[in-house]
Amino acid sequence: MAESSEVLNELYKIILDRLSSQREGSYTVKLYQRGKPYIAQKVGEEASEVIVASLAEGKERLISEIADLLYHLLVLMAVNNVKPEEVYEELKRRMKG
Ligand SMILES: N=c1c2ncn([C@@H]3O[C@H](COP(=O)(O)OP(=O)(O)OP(=O)(O)O)[C@@H](O)[C@H]3O)c2ncn1[C@@H]1O[C@H](COP(=O)(O)O)[C@@H](O)[C@H]1O
Repeated sequence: MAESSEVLNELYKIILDRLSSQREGSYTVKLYQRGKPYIAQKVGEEASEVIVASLAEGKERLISEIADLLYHLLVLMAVNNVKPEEVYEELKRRMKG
């Protein structure tokens, strides 16, 4: 099992693996088959669910919605060939000590 700090990288690798193997029954593959506009729409929906949970639902629900959003965001990154390291680099570049 990945260290906490490595979870997003690990999940991204699993997503890439699902996309290259086209594994049957994979939700990631189902998203991919529906196309980029659908994946982008899902990210929007999941972000809305995070907003609602943060304002009107408990912490447990909020954590679950954030996890859904992060997963869909990683799928969106994968289909657009954006690697987590590239996002980390951008965040580091902006980071003020
Ligand atoms: N982390 C996730 C993850 N988070 C959320 N989801 C799925 O995202 C969907 C969100 O629910 P929604 O109600 O919005 O969508 P839905 O009604 O199920 O489906 P839609 O038809 O609306 O797209 C659920 O089906 C969840 O199972 C995820 N599906 C997969 N993963 C991980 O991704 C990896 C690859 O999974 P597979 O591609 O399924 O093998 C594995 O490590 C999984 O654990």
